[in-house]
Amino acid sequence: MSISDYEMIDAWKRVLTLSNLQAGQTVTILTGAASHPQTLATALIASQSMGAIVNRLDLLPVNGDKALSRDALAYLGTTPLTGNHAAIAALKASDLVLDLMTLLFSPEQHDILKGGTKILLAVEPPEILARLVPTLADKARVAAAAARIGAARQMRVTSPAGTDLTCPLGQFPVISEYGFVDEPGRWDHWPSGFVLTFPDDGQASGRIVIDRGDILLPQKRYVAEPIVLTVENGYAVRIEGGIDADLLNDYMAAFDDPEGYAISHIGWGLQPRARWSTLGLYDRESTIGMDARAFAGNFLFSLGPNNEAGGTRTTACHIDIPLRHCDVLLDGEAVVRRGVVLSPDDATPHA
Ligand SMILES: O=c1ccc(O)c[nH]1
Repeated sequence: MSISDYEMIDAWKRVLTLSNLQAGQTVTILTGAASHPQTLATALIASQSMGAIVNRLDLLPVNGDKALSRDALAYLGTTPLTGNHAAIAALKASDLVLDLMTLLFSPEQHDILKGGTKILLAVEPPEILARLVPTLADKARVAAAAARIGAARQMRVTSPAGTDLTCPLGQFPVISEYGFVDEPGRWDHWPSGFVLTFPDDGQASGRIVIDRGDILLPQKRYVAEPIVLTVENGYAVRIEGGIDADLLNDYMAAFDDPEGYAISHIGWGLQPRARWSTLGLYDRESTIGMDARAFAGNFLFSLGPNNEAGGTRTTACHIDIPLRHCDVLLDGEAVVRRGVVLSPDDATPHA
């Protein structure tokens, strides 16, 4: 369902207020060929109404001849900012960048953040943005989970479908995604509501079963036949199953990059207002599937790069895979049980 400009301006004002936008600060709205016109128009009005100096920076698309999908998260690494010193300078000079184009997993993004500029990614359709306007409660929930991961040395994930994955932790930071950028140098994604980290390089091991109904992104598919990943030394060394496994293998082979098979980020969904079933109600190209990444109780893992957390692995291939019905354990203590998020006092050691 569409959303009115009035409601979308109000949604932006709530997110910008949570992001501590102050009058007189510079906001640069970064757009590309696929930016949603209503998201842009309402961002311009909301930012200016809050007294910001508002710029718009429109960049030409890249990788169209290489990517197999139009999804902005499907082909990573180089972005329209790569080598674009004038654009980078403008963004570095801004207090807040509203990214309506997608810089995620780009080296340039880190370069811009380290100078204190804040970056908020917002590329879902306006009605999804408006439905999932973040709250302070979202931040509190994600921050508590992040603290749990930060104190842990191991994440283990099991499921009735046969997943049994062990990930030593400690080498990489925890990344909290709660939907607004309230501190200098922070990146976040509106909408979100999940927590993630990366296994120690080369250490993830075990088996992941992507079961019927689990989701592949950017494929935007609910898996119809289980896919079994054999994980050794941090890489999916075998991906086996039926037609869904064949399709995934064919897609990943197109990148011709062994680094694409590495286990990338791992974590779980904490957004009670996001739903597993939403993906099935949208055209594939009209959403990047943030409900799927954020719905409370998923175990979200991914394949591909770890440069987002300071790792050295960059690969264009990036697959996000939220699983249902998993147990997620930190140092043996459950934080999610059969796909239900436990509050700390519920957690009991795994049998
Ligand atoms: O917000 C996001 C989106 C995709 C991803 O892989 C991580 N975080």
